[in-house]
Amino acid sequence: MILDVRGVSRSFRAIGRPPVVALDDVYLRVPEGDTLGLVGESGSGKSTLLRCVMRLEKPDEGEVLFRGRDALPLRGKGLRAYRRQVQMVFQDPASSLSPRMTVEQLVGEGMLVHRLERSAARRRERVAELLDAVGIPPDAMARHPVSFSGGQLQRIAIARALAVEPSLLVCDEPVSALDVSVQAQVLNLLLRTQARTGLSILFVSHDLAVVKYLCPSIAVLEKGRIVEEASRDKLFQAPRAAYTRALIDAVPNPDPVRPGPGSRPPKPRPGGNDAEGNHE
Ligand SMILES: Nc1ncnc2c1ncn2[C@@H]1O[C@H](COP(=O)(O)OP(=O)(O)OP(=O)(O)O)[C@@H](O)[C@H]1O
Repeated sequence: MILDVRGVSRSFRAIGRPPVVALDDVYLRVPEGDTLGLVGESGSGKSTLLRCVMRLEKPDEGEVLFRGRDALPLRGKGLRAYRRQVQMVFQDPASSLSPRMTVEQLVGEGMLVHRLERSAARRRERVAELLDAVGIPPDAMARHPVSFSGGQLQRIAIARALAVEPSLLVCDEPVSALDVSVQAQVLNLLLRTQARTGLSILFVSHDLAVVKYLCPSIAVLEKGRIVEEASRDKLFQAPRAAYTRALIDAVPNPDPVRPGPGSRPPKPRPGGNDAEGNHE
């Protein structure tokens, strides 16, 4: 297991108010090279869980094991190594990428911070390779985020995360802010990257259609508790929890993003590539 969340609980307390239990004894496992989807409605605790995994929030109880070692007590060098190994992609790329930096700086920053590539020329080469891998032309390097579409920015954010060669990518609603026509392109990029690099992915979304497309295993979070965890096929064919059934019933039909488990990714629309500058 690359990630093994064990018994994580987190409550928020404010004076004069009853405590809010955001996470209640949560167990989750992401196998090496695999993808786990985590779904739940707004307020179910998804972001709190990711914040605990990313070490941005301290659970009241529980462990977050990364390759068998608890990441919560890590300090200094160990924490820096963890922060390189586990990268996050956020919902809104426009606010997660500094508008003042060029694409070259944004994608190359992690290599500098983690001292992976000291030569400026080699760093530039790597940035060009990473941009190529996510379908962004190399002449984008000198440009700033403002000159890109949402889908292109999310590709740049993914290139930035991949630049430090992480083992686990934690995705927090990475396509929710994108047009439906662009969502599949970003999801296909994640699938391709995983096939190429063996990356493990924890993918959080409130959108079951998106999770169904990407994730062979899915866990369902309701009010801070995991109410069901199953393979994609099992979850959609025979959901056990009433909450899962309600989420499935809420998925619009026909699904604009995903034809269904095991099916091929959607083909690009004729003439639809240029707007996002990709080659799917
Ligand atoms: N810093 C905080 N202080 C107080 N309550 C919080 C805090 N962070 C989260 N909560 C509460 O914890 C619960 C879970 O919130 P969380 O943001 O993790 O859910 P979510 O599933 O990610 O929702 P969304 O999709 O809307 O972001 C909610 O009731 C939220 O109001």
